[in-house]
Amino acid sequence: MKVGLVFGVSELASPEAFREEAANFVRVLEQDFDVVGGEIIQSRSDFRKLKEKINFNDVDALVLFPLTGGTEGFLKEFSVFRRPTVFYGNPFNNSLAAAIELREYFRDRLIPSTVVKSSEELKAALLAYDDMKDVLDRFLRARIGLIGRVSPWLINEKLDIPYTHISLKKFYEYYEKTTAEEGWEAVKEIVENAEEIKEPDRESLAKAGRVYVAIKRILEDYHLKGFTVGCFDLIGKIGTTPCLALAMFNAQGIPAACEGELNALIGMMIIRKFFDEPAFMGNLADFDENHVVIAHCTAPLVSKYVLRTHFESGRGVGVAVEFPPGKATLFKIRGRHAVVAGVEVEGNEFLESRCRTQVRLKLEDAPEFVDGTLGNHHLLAYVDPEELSDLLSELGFEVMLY
Ligand SMILES: C[C@H](O)[C@@H](O)[C@@H](O)C(=O)CO
Repeated sequence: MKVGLVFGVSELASPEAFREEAANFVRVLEQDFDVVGGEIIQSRSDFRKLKEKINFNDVDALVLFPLTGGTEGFLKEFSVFRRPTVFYGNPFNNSLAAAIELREYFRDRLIPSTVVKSSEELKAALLAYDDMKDVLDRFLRARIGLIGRVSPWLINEKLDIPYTHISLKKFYEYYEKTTAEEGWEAVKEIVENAEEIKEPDRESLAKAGRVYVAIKRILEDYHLKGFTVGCFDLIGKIGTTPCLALAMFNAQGIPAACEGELNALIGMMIIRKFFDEPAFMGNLADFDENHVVIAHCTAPLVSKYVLRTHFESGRGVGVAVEFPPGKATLFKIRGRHAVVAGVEVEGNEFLESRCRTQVRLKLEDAPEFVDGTLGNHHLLAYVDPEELSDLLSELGFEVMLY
């Protein structure tokens, strides 16, 4: 197992005073692991120099040892590598205190991390990360993108994780290069297989297809494995929505979230990567004693569907998908917190005053769930709630299982 090791010493202290301790630590770690690094750093500029010298992207885990307090500001920079991280702390010179502060920073960025204070605990923590290597890599190394901006009503959307940003201007450049024929070709089969096409005409369907083609090219050019798009901003400019494109991508295995939401995208990525299933991202539209209804204008095309307009704007192409009955999981991720509930898909509703796909779920004590959940958008997937909750815990989320 390849381990990247770095020591931090405050600029107020002399690194010389710690050289011997650091060298001994390296020697002990080298007995069990292939160690790279081992340097003492004291500032952000030291971090930048070290980054040029050592590729921490290819280590299996990081060990960061703040030998003193006052080291958080530059050791936190190692979060950029998104490697499982063990913080070693001892009870002297505010070492442990700094380690605990650093762990919080990493966990907020969804990086599995832990604090240890003995070499036995360190070895055990590293071996545990090694055991989970495949699982963790699948989660930590995914390249995701945000097209446009996070929708302004997502007032709780704070998620400090790396993503590639594609401006709307860039998106429009791609869109302008597509043609109506290409757009139509892209959606032709989807149109043919629809139960009904309610409002959209051929021109509108071709336009929705052009959005699909433009995004597909963006995904290829930027090597993205999933994305979210600030969809409402498109309406004024090109008179359509990406609802149909997102429905198609999700059905094809590419996690695609709307409204620029990264939290939902992370959840969709997890469901796709670990269960090979799509997830439906919906608004909590209603609830009663034992039910909730979630609704949105895009949904993975998992079964029968009707093509409609997007509800709020009356433009573009939205989808009303009939979700098949069965056991499923309703969940929400917000930062490092997650709520998970086992539900039963009972059927669909068809109110005209709501987003087009409306799924009615049986959920025991629904008011309690609604009271305790973390905001509006939820994800629905046909997976086992306990399995999902165990996986989320393994990935470092704090899970509330209903
Ligand atoms: C509740 C939000 O403000 C919603 O309007 C949003 O999530 C949408 O679904 C918009 O289609």
